[in-house]
Amino acid sequence: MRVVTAAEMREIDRRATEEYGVLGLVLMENAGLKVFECVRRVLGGVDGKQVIVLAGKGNNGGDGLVAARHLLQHGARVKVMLSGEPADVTGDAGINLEIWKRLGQRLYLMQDRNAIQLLQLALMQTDLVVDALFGTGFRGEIRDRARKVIEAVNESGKPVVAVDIPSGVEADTGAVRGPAIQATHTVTFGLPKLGLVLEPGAGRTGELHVADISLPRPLVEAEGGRYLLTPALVRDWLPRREAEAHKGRFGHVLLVAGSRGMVGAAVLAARAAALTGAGLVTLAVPRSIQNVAAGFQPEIMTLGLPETGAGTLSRAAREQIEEFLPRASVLALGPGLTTHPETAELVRELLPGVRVPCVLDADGLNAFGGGERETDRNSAGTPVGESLPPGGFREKPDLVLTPHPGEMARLLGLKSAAEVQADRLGVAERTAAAWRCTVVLKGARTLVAEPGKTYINPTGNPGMATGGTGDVLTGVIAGLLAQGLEPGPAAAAAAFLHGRAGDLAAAERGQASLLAGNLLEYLPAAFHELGA
Ligand SMILES: NC(=O)C1=CN([C@@H]2O[C@H](COP(=O)(O)OP(=O)(O)OC[C@H]3O[C@@H](n4cnc5c(N)ncnc54)[C@H](O)[C@@H]3O)[C@@H](O)[C@H]2O)[C@H](O)CC1
Ligand SMILES: [K+]
Repeated sequence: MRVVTAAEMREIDRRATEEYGVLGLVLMENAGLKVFECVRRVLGGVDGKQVIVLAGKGNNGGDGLVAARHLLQHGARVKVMLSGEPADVTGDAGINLEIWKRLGQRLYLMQDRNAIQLLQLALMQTDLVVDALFGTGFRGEIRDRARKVIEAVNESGKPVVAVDIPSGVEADTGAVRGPAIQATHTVTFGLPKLGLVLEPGAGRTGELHVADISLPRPLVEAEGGRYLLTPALVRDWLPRREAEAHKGRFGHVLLVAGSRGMVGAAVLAARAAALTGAGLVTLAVPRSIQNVAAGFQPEIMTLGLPETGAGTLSRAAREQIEEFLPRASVLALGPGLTTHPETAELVRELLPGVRVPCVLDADGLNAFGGGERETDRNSAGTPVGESLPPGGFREKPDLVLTPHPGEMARLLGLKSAAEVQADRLGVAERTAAAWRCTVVLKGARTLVAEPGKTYINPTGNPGMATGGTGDVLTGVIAGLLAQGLEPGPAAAAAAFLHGRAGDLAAAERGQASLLAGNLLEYLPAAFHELGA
């Protein structure tokens, strides 16, 4: 499902009105009606129920006033509390305020002296709150009276239906810089806004409903930009197995990974690739751990390579890897390699010559982590990611990078992961565009950016923040690439399935005891849910 910024939504609105003649007042009426319908569903009917509608002075408040009118029409007792002066409510919202008044209904004003006490009393009796304070026009932080109002609503524990977006959440970033409504349901109009699917905004949204408000289909269904991953989208990408399929059809993953102290990383990634349906998997590791690595999964072939005194791959391993590569359809490079200088050198020497799709993870990425690149910052100190890609990345359209924020920061020469976290979407998109590769930026709401298109993954949970889960993801990506998926869809589908396996595992085991190995147990169920 496409996800938009506030500006993109405004443009859709503008074109709906100017090009198609769908009036703003009609859109607002539909929006308010959809909110009313959601409230009716949540309360199981509204007759005799008490509802508080918090209305801002913008169009979000206008939608709230329409909802208030429909609630009244169906027998609810409705209190509308307005933030700001009634005279400031203009345009379509002003028209709806006027209708509310002509219906003989009272208006409570947030700036009145005893407004907060009144609200607190009303909250005790109310069945539900409609939050129409701020919508896509909101930026920054909520202050003053509205701050107290939001705190009172959140403390009340009553169900809250947010109109378009919970107030206090920024539509473009999901940032929450001050108090913000904790909604139980959000009814958003036309298309979801980025702030509803990116953290921390996503956590404030509750159950998300996307309501049709008569925006013309060609405007809503336009291609490009950002997409929220859904089961339907991922299902369409997954390889189908025809009756006459043989193992050659599903590719051969060569995984170069592991070191004396990190056999598990290599094994987890290799098993994940096999469970994802790759026809063949060869795990190439330092010679001294080959036997141990081979013992975990009989279906996986192994290759023992020359190693350093520290038990990590040595530069001498290059020849054997290159000899093997013509048989491989995908190379996955990185899990458990360590940052040993000689092993890093091997990675840097190897990558430029690779002619198959490649997943670069963990220490494979760290091998390219450069020093500070000052040119990558704008005047505000924000990374802009317009650097040239590291040497080995050039001319590699089929390269998938899977950094967590720390690895991303090192790759870009930034000081800390926090700089990446402050603008996850921007960093992932600019890096993918500048380096012409696919970037999987891991973390809560993993982002998969390819040049011109980004996927946002809704699956997964904090239980997955544990060693080895990244290795599993690398294996799943490699397994899907081996079966012929394009890099963007392979990485996006992998992120979705990996997170889903984590959610299924957490549902049975809880989050604390979740181990990376459990993801392997639940991957089959995650695939199965999508008919694979
Ligand atoms: N197709 C649609 O999606 C439709 C959407 N509608 C609704 O309209 C709002 C957007 O309306 P807009 O008037 O542009 O903005 P808001 O209602 O969000 O009002 C913002 C209001 O608040 C002020 N403001 C901004 N930041 C702050 C702050 N930090 N502190 C205080 N005040 C702030 C700003 O200046 C504005 O005055 C959309 O969400 C939908 O709900 C249409 O009704 C139907 C079509
Ligand atoms: K709102």
